[in-house]
Amino acid sequence: VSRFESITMAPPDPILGVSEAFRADTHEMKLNLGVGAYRTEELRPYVLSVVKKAENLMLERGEFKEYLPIEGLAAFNKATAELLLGADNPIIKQQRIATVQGLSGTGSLRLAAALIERYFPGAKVLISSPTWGNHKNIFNDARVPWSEYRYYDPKTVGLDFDGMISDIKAAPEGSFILLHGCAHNPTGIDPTPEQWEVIADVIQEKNHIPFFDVAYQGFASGSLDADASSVRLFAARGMELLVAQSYSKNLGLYAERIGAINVVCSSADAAARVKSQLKRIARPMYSNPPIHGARIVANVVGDPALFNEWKEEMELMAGRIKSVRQKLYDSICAKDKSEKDWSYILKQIGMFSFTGLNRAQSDNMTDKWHVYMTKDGRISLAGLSAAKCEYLADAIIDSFY
Ligand SMILES: Cc1ncc(COP(=O)(O)O)c(CN[C@](O)(C(=O)O)[C@@H](O)C(=O)O)c1O
Repeated sequence: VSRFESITMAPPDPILGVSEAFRADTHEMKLNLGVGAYRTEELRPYVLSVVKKAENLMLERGEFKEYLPIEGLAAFNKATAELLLGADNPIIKQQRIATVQGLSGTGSLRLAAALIERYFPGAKVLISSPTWGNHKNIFNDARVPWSEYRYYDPKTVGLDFDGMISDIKAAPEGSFILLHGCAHNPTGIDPTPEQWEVIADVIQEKNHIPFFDVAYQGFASGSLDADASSVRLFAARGMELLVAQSYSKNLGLYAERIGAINVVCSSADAAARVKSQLKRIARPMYSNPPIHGARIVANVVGDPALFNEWKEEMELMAGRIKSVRQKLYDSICAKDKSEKDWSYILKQIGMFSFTGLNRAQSDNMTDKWHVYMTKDGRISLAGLSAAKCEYLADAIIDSFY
């Protein structure tokens, strides 16, 4: 009998497992609206042209493949902090930000969780209800206790702002508050600028530590600056904060696993100490990060022509998602004879739409219509083409009633 007899079969991942089920389906109308991965109108994966240009540059240069330092590629770390805060942000000149290249957003969140576990014993992380499915796994595995703050209001299919504020207020002083910088996953519902001000007030009041997860900067609105405005608002108040970044969506570098963890501190000395301890955590975890994606980001951001072209491509991607969101809404309204108000689909921002479909209705979408989505009712609009909107509208209406 095997020595591994006691290891049971793990359940499929609620998000990545959907793609596995999609691949196994042979139905010709099948549609994968599960994982948050951008597809073109032809439903093909998309490698940005600036990425290809940067890679050709790198090939011509014939660069080495030596180990990076534990904290990653310096040119990348500089570029990623400047993209986040703005190149002229005084925090950067004052060297008050500790930036460590992480294994994309997931790996960066995990590094931060390990730092919290080690240096903030007993501190809790508050996560939104609902939130990205992997947040709970990351904090559980890092042995960081978490609890939820109210976020989604099923009655209005909108933000339960009062609930969110009162839960953040009620949390023990000095809790970490995990916030989605833009394009909240899975709801697509973001606080307004005014609401962000109030969220910052209550976090300051309670001496909490803001912890932003920024996985869609530039991808949600099409503007790098607009999508970073919540983080920059908190930083401008002089708050210390953590920010995990990812280039999976906005630069299409999914499998290159490129991201960063940033810790804005009140002094350069604190930032240096924080960075040194993040390195100490990373070394036994994976030693040092992959170089390819870091060089792509550094080359794209470092070259004005490539940087501008990247911004154009982000606007294109965000634009396609916005137009497919509108087309889906129009298709549903044209077909649905009830008075149901579907406008929440239009108000949502970013890659996802929270349809309001419950578990059983989401199952019907898959079992009967071969539309693959997460069981919380989320669909990734990035996987939808204009041509498929009619079909999807039929499936949603059939499943809703
Ligand atoms: C809020 C949030 N934070 C972090 C990540 C991590 O992304 P990465 O490790 O690739 O940088 C995602 C990606 N979430 C998904 O788009 C999704 O929700 O489908 C998908 O990539 C995933 O891994 O689940 C995310 O939505």
